[in-house]
Amino acid sequence: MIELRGLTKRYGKGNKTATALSDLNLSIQKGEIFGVIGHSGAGKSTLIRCINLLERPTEGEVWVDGVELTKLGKGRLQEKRRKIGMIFQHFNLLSSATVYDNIAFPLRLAGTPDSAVEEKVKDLLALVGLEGHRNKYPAQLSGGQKQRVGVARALANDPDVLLCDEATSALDPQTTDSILRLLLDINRQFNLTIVLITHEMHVIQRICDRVAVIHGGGIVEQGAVTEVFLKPKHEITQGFIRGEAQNDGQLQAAMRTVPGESSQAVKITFLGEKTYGSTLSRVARETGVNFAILQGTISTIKDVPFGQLIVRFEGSAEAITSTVLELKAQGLDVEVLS
Ligand SMILES: Nc1ncnc2c1ncn2[C@@H]1O[C@H](COP(=O)(O)OP(=O)(O)OP(=O)(O)O)[C@@H](O)[C@H]1O
Repeated sequence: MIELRGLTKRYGKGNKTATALSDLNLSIQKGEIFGVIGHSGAGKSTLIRCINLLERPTEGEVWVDGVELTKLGKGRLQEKRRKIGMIFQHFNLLSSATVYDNIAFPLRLAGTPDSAVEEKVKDLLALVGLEGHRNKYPAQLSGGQKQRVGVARALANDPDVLLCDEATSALDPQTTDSILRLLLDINRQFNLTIVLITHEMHVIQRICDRVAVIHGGGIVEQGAVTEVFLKPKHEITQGFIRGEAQNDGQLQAAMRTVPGESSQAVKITFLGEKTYGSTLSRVARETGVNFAILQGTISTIKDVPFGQLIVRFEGSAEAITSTVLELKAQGLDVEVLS
C-alpha cells in the first residue's frame, strides 16, 4: 500500500545541510495501523510528511497504492493527496470557521456540490460524535473535540490512508484513549490504512499492528508490535519499553539472595490465552521448585493479552533446569536472567 524506497531527506544547502532521513526503506500494508516511534529529532515528522510529499525527499521514491507520487505532476499529485488524510498534534483547524465549515473545507475544495457537502458533513459529525457541535468555533471546543473535528476533516474525501502526526501528544491520558479508540473504530469500519508517529510506546501498544523504531534518520527495528514489544532487540527500543523498572536496585538484590539454596531468576512471557492460565504453578508443583514473584505485568497489546513475570526459582539446580525446559515446552517464553 505504502512503499518508501531509499528515502533520503537533507535540509539546507551547500555545506550547511542536516540529514533527517538516510536511505530509509519501509513497506506498509493495506488496512494496517502502522506506528513509527522515535525520540525527538529522530526523523518521525519528516518521514510522515514525505508520505504525502508535504516534504519532498531529496532522494528516493514514495509509492502509494501502486502510484509513484515522487513522479507525479502538480495536478495528479493533488488528486492523489485527496486520498491521503492527515491529522496533526495541534489540530490545525481554521479558527474563524465553525466545526461544520472546517469539515466542509476539503469537500468544497474538491468541488463537491452543496447538498452532498451537507450530507457528508452530517455523517462525519455522527461518526466522530460531534452532532451537537456543528455551529461552534474551535475556541469553544476541548482538545479532544478539536481532534475529532480534525479526524472528520481528514476523512471528508474518503481517503485510503490516514496520517497521524503526534495526534494525541497534546491531549490528557483519558482523551488520548478516546481518540485512539476512534482511530481503531475507523480503521476497522473502513479498512483504512493508518500511519502514526509518536514518541510514546503506550500509543503503539494500544492500537498498532506493526511498528518501526526510527533513530538518527534510519529504522533500527521493526515488526509486529507483540514481537517488538515483548522482545525488543535494539537498545533504543529497549529504552522505550523497559523504562526504569528493571534497573531497580531492590529487584537486582531480590534476584540474588537465597541463602543455602540454589536459585535462579527468570523472566517469563505469556502471550494470548496463556496469560490467564495456571501453567507456572502447575509446572512448579510437578518439578518441586518454589518461586517468588519479583516483578509482574499483565496488560494487552491491541487486543492480545500478555503477561511478563520476573520470578526467582528456588530448589535444586536440576529441578530448576527441568522447570525452565517444561515451561518452554508448554509454549511460554523463558529467559534466564543473570
Ligand atoms: N526545516 C528544517 N530545516 C532544517 N533542519 C530540519 C528541518 N526540519 C527538521 N530538521 C532536522 O531534521 C532532523 C529530524 O527532524 P524531525 O522533525 O523529522 O524529527 P522528529 O523525530 O519528528 O522530532 P520531534 O519529535 O522533535 O518533532 C532533526 O535533526 C531536525 O533538526
